Amino acid sequence: MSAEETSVAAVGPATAADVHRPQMDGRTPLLSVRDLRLRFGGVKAVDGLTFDAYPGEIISVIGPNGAGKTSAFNCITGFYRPTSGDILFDGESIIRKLPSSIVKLGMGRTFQNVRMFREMTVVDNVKTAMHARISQNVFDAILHTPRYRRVERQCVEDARGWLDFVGYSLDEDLLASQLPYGEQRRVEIARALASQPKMLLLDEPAAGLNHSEKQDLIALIRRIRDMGIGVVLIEHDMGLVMNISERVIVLNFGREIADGTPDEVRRNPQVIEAYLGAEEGEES
Ligand SMILES: Nc1ncnc2c1ncn2[C@@H]1O[C@H](COP(=O)(O)OP(=O)(O)OP(=O)(O)O)[C@@H](O)[C@H]1O
Repeated sequence: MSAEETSVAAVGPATAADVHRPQMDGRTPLLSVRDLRLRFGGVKAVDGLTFDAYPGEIISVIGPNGAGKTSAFNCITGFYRPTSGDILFDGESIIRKLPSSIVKLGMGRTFQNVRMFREMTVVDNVKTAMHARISQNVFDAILHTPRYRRVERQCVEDARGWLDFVGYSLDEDLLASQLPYGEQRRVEIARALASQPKMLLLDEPAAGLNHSEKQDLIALIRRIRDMGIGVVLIEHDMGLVMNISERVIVLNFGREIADGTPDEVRRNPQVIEAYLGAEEGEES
């Protein structure tokens, strides 16, 4: 059964009673994932995921390969429709919304494999995220009216601002396909930020980066958090995860086996077993 064929059922109670759930002193969560389930035929890709995420908080979602991390992200960002459960963003259920509508509500994301318009310039790639919000009148666009030119100038200026913010230092008129991998990653984050998200989901942002690029990424994620944006990242680099996260959620076979501070998660016997099990499996 494909994801599109799955249906939305009633919201069930939270599962995994042994999972530690931090409270944020009465603050309202920006994202609430409630007993989220996603099946692909017989495979339970996501099996009862429940968590809240807050503005200005960095959460990492970790777990062995195939644990359901990307499937969960795809449900949250509207690419997959969950089999059951609910996802509230800014108080509104988003499980039936299209990815483009979810972006407009303020959820930005990047992908495991960088997705850019390869034959467009860097600055134009970033501008595409703004056009989702700014609707230019078609006659203004055809006639290149002063209004159209003013809005376009503003978009270019804003795009440059975001490129500066992420530390992009090459020519902004290069084609995306001409960029080294690390710069593509930066530009992808600039584009996600240009949609003015309240929350940013990053799928393996450190994959393929060298040591110094990872240090830059850590600083950048902190700057994004400091702007009040909630950050949720999927990451396999444990050094980066433990360094940067306020909370870590651990998935195994679609189930949430831990939710706590990096220290709590590091000492959790179920987490240790899940990772040791994965390593043993890889060796055999
Ligand atoms: N489109 C799909 N069709 C069928 N099964 C899928 C699909 N996408 C994921 N799965 C299955 O769902 C499970 C969870 O996969 P998912 O990619 O979400 O895991 P992950 O934790 O993101 O893994 P990784 O760390 O390797 O990216 C796996 O068993 C996977 O084979």
